Amino acid sequence: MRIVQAFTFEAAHRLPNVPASHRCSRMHGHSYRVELALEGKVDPGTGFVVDFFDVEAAFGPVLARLDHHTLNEVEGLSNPTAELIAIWIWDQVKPGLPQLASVKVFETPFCWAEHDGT
Ligand SMILES: Nc1nc2c(c(=O)[nH]1)N=C([C@H](O)[C@H](O)COP(=O)(O)OP(=O)(O)OP(=O)(O)O)CN2
Ligand SMILES: [Zn+2]
Repeated sequence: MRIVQAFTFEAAHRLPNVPASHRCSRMHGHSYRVELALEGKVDPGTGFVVDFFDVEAAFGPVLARLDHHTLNEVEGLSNPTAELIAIWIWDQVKPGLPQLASVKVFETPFCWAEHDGT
């Protein structure tokens, strides 16, 4: 069984490795959406794969490091592309939430990166 919990955060960033002519080389902001997918068996007692409250508790401190921050200033996110934010979130969350199966980071409703640890 796979369950998914979505979160949002607001942040600014610039992409330092694109040409100066690329509009994302300039500082700008996004309303990001993060989807955490967790996989496991449904516990017959609780009926949960993982309690959504436990997902919130595990991700909350990570979210706080991103929300209303300049992502380039977050340690490990000097080049904050959607792909590298997804990998960064995976690395932060997976140790405390072993059922984590994928992290999706949406920069817009139409553009996202998904990381499954591979
Ligand atoms: N593979 C990737 N490509 C791009 C990334 C990325 O993270 N991975 N990021 C960007 C920029 O962050 C850019 O800001 C993307 O958002 P936006 O400019 O809003 O893109 P839109 O096409 O939706 O903008 P409109 O103004 O709506 O046309 C670029 N590429
Ligand atoms: Zn951007």
